[in-house]
Amino acid sequence: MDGCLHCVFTWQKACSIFHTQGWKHLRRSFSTEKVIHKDHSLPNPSWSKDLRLLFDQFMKKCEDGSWKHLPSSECKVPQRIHSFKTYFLDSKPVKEDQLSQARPFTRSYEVGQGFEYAMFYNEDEKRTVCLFQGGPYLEGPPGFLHGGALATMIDTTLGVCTISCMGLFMTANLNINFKSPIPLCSVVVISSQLDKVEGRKVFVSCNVRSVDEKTLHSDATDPVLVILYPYRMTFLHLILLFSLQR
Ligand SMILES: CCCCCCCC(=O)SCCNC(=O)CCNC(=O)[C@H](O)C(C)(C)COP(=O)(O)OP(=O)(O)OC[C@H]1O[C@@H](n2cnc3c(N)ncnc32)[C@H](O)[C@@H]1OP(=O)(O)O
Repeated sequence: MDGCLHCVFTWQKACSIFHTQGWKHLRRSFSTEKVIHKDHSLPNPSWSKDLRLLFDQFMKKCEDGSWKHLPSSECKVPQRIHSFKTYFLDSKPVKEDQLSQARPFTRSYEVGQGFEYAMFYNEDEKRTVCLFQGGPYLEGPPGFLHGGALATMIDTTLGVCTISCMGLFMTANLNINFKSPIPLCSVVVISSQLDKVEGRKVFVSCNVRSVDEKTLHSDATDPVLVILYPYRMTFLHLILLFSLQR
């Protein structure tokens, strides 16, 4: 449950609302908001054989508890954005109707056209693996994946690794070496791990390899992720959150 993205967002939201508005608002916000859950990280018809095979292999690794599959969730909760924005006082206000359209960037394409991926987390090793298939709308050079699309997935994988290990963060710095182009619609494995923590700074590294591991497509060696709220979700936090949602 630690890595469940919906829970992470819920926890982030809880922290933000609690700090800015107190318990009453926290309870009210959970009881009135409409939340739509849909797990986008499960196989769908657009997934290639490679992606399905890798997914099955990792699901098998989950059986002994060493790895966890991290479900995605489409969580249309404008409040979480509002509360997050309260920490960035100089940011411009966004209109309500625009906020209601908000969704995670990587989940904003039609099935199979953009970012198809599933993530797995190993708590003992502080590692996150993302199985990623970049769809036809992510073309950069003809026939190949756009570097920005790969950077997005690297940032997301590093982010999920950081959230799972440490808590809410903002990416402060991300250095990527693009070493070998990725054919469009092929599958790559993005592996990230937490290297060290210095105060509020978390250092996470990452590499992107082909399915057969022979080709190193990219690496990100020294990205820095600055944590804003050093919270970590525990079982007790989850119990508290679920009781508030009733
Ligand atoms: C699950 C979901 C996954 C999604 C992943 C999506 C991730 C994202 O896209 S995040 C969006 C992109 N990032 C941003 O917009 C961040 C914009 N930047 C900021 O808001 C701020 O600069 C922020 C929060 C990063 C740091 O500000 P602030 O909290 O004031 O920290 P600050 O005091 O300046 O620095 C703290 C430490 O970090 C270091 N630091 C700050 N910026 C950098 C940097 N770019 N490079 C290296 N070190 C840095 C500082 O030197 C300082 O180090 P030390 O403690 O040793 O003195």
